[in-house]
Amino acid sequence: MKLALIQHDIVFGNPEANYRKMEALINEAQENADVIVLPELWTTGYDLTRLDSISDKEGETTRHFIRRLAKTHQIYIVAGSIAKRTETGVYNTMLVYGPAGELLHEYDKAHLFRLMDEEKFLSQGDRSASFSIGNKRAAGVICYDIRFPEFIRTHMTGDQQVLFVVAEWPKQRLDHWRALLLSRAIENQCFVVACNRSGSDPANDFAGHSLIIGPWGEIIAEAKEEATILYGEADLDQVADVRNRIPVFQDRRPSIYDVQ
Ligand SMILES: NC(=O)CCC(=O)C(=O)O
Repeated sequence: MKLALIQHDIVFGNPEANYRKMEALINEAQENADVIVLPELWTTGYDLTRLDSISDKEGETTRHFIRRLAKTHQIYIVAGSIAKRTETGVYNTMLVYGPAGELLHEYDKAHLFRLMDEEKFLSQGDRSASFSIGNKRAAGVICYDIRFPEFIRTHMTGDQQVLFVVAEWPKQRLDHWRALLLSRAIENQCFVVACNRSGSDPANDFAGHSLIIGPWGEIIAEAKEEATILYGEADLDQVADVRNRIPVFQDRRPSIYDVQ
């Protein structure tokens, strides 16, 4: 799996500018990738007080935009997340498209992050985070979700080999970002492909440091703080080797775990 993670600086509250910018970046990234990953809330940023006017009604504009680019370039796009306005509220929603322009997955962020006021403006989702990329099983979660290992584990007990994470993770908790992602990779013996944003908004400076981590916990590629496209390859067959070496999934004893 040839990956390109678009770690860019989001224009605060300006979807038109972000679509323009993203189209150029996807056109560039697709030359060296078969899966492109975007960050969290990349059309609006965290301009939550203006979501009534700038969120994407049913995600339609973004669906057309990503579908067109996925089909044109015959690639998979894990399209970060967007603010999707529906009759039941605004959701922080991940969309994944395949090379025929088909929608493969839609996931609404399950855990809302109070430190950035998400619970005041967004509705929480309860969809599954699992999906397939070709014949490979994967899961995809959004930012704060990585602090919930029990949630991620429920998506890793099948044959999932890769966990995608899309984020707007602030700089002051960069050490948490790296530690949590490494832990999720090691404990689930899977690839972790994590795309963060760079730059600043009125409330936060963001960490960058997008990461591609292997199932043994090895760092395959890591960005610095600045805007960039991070490239790396994931040989998904390594997952089976690591799971044979330390058979964590066979040794689990769910009957004695009470995580309620
Ligand atoms: N956008 C987010 O969910 C940020 C999560 C975060 O910063 C954290 O520390 O958790």
